[in-house]
Amino acid sequence: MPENRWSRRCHSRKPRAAQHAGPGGTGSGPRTFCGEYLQIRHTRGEAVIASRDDTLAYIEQYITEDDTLTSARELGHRADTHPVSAASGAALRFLATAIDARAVVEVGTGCGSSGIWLLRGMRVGAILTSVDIEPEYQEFARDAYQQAGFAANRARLIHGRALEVLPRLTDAAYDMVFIDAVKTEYPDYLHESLRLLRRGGVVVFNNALDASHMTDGPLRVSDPDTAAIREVGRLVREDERLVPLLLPVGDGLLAAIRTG
Ligand SMILES: C[S@@+](CC[C@H](N)C(=O)[O-])C[C@H]1O[C@@H](n2cnc3c(N)ncnc32)[C@H](O)[C@@H]1O
Repeated sequence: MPENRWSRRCHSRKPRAAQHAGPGGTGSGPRTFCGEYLQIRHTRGEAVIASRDDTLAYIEQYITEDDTLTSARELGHRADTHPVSAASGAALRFLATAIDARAVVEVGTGCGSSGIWLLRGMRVGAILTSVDIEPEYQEFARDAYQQAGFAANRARLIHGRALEVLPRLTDAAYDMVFIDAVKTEYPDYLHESLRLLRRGGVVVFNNALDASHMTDGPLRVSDPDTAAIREVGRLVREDERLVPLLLPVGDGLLAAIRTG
C-alpha cells in the first residue's frame, strides 16, 4: 500500500438510517456504516481512520442492536436509566463469552439493556444476578429478558441498595461483576466485587470515561462522582491482584481480571 494514500470509505457524522448497512447489517457491495464516505489514510500499509470522533462513531455502530435491544434502550431512555451503548454491550457480551461465564452479578439493572448483552454472552443455563433499587425498572428488565428469549430462571433480580445486597452474596462464587449504579459507591463496589469474584473472574465498571466527569481536568475533581471514578481507576491500576484494561466504548469501560 503506498504511503499516505487516501481511500474513500463510508462516513458521515449524521448517520442516515435509510442508507445504513453496517458491518453487522445487510447490504451488498463494500461494507459501510453510514451513507457517505470516510477518509482512510494508508500509511506503510496501515489504514488509519482520520478522526477520533469518526473512529468512536464507527466502533459504536460496528455491532448493531436488534429489535429487542432497541426496545429496551428506548424504554431505558424514557425512564432516564442511561442504558449501556451498543459497543459497551458488545464488550460485555464478549467478556462473558470469553470467560464462559456461569454466574454474573450486575449492579444497576435499569430496564435490561446490559443484562440482555450479558445473558447473550453467558453459557446456556447460566444465571444473571442483577441488583437495582427501583423495582419498576426491574419489571421492565424482566419483560425485556423474556422478549430476548431467556427463561425467567436465567435472571435473579434482587431489589435493594447494592451496598446492602452485595454483602449477602456468596464469596468467590461469580465469574463476572458488572457495575453500573452509584458512582460515589464505585470504590465500595470494587471491594465487594473482589470478594465475589473467583480467581480469573472479571470486574467491569461502566462510565469510566464519562465525559461529564473526566474532561474538565483537575478543576472538576472536587465533584464526588469524578473523584470516585478516578479513585476506582487508581485502585484497579495499583492492585497487584488485578490485570486492568480501559476500553473507550460508550462512556468507557474499566475492566480487570482478578488473578490472585
Ligand atoms: C445507569 S442505570 C443502569 C443501566 C443498565 N445497566 C442498562 O444498561 O440498562 C443505573 C441504575 O442503578 C440503579 N440504582 C441507583 N442507586 C442504586 C443503589 N444504591 N443500589 C442499586 N441500584 C441503584 C438505578 O435505579 C438505575 O436503574
